[in-house]
Amino acid sequence: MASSILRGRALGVVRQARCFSSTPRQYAADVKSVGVLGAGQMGLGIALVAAQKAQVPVTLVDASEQALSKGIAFAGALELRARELTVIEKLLAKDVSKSRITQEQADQARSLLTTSTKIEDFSSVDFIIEAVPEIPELKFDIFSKLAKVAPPHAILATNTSSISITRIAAATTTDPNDTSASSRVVSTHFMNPVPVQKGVEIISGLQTSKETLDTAVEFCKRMGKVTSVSADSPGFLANRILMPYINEAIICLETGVGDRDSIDAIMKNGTNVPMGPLQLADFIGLDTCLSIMKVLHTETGDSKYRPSVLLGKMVDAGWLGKKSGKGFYDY
Ligand SMILES: NC(=O)c1ccc[n+]([C@@H]2O[C@H](COP(=O)([O-])OP(=O)(O)OC[C@H]3O[C@@H](n4cnc5c(N)ncnc54)[C@H](O)[C@@H]3O)[C@@H](O)[C@H]2O)c1
Repeated sequence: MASSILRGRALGVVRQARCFSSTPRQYAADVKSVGVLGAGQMGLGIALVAAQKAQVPVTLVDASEQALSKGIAFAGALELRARELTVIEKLLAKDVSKSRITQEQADQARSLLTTSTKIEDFSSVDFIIEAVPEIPELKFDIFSKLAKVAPPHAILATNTSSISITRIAAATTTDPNDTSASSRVVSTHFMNPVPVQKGVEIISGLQTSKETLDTAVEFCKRMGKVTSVSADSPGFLANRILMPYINEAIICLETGVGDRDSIDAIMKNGTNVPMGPLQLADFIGLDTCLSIMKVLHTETGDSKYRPSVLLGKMVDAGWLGKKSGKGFYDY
């Protein structure tokens, strides 16, 4: 990758940095390796799609060894344990059985994926996508670490559903005038399930450089996605529209306007969506839904975004939806 001078778009700061070549398509082509942080439902999907479609080596890091082995332990470990398939093995096997990919392509994708529990293993990747839980302090802490361990040209992307990109970017430095790391922060907001949903929302913070935004858009296209660009506003586009819909469905349930099956059936059969709002909430994760509603409510100060009381209680009970085995439905 060539060296050049990047011009900070928002602040007009000129700084020396190793960076990508000159046009958006070239920047994205210069992405030769990817790091994904968080091997939960989103991180696993993002890692798999990066390996399958963009065909780059992917380092998947999670603080939990258990999350990694559930998601992605391969070959040797599988033969030894020869019991349940990992999430990624299941996804690859399904693609092969439906003739969407060949066995060779599945093997190739698998060979591009490696795992680690250490964030320091991102020290030589070009494009990092963070997908840890939707907890602001956790993301701020992680981006301050990423700024230190990632190469000085690496794009630092977050999959946050609702947290301000400007705030996440600000966490990369203690000096707001030093945009060497914050200008490389952007959001690539993938939709769930990542291997299936084509849409990705790309969001710039105030500090994000044009090169960073362009690289994120083009790299997501390399991953086979269709991109939408949105402003750094609470909920961005997707969740500004989707979450109040889900929250209202839960309010309808708690106030007895309809029962679970009626609510899901009318929306499923009346608007031609694959699942109703309560089932969708279970798939997204009720903790994630609650966090997003809290961000919308707090940051806009608008009472129309008040999270449903029932949603809060379900999270208190640990009924988080599909990932915990119980939500509005049992799994
Ligand atoms: N679930 C959805 O439908 C959806 C959709 C779009 C965006 N998102 C966003 O994606 C992000 C991840 O959501 P998810 O549903 O995949 O969460 P998840 O709970 O399924 O997975 C999070 C993973 O992060 C790991 N983790 C926690 N702390 C860590 C740390 N300090 N270092 C490394 N790994 C750590 C956990 O072990 C877990 O494996 C959130 O920001 C969420 O808002 C979720």
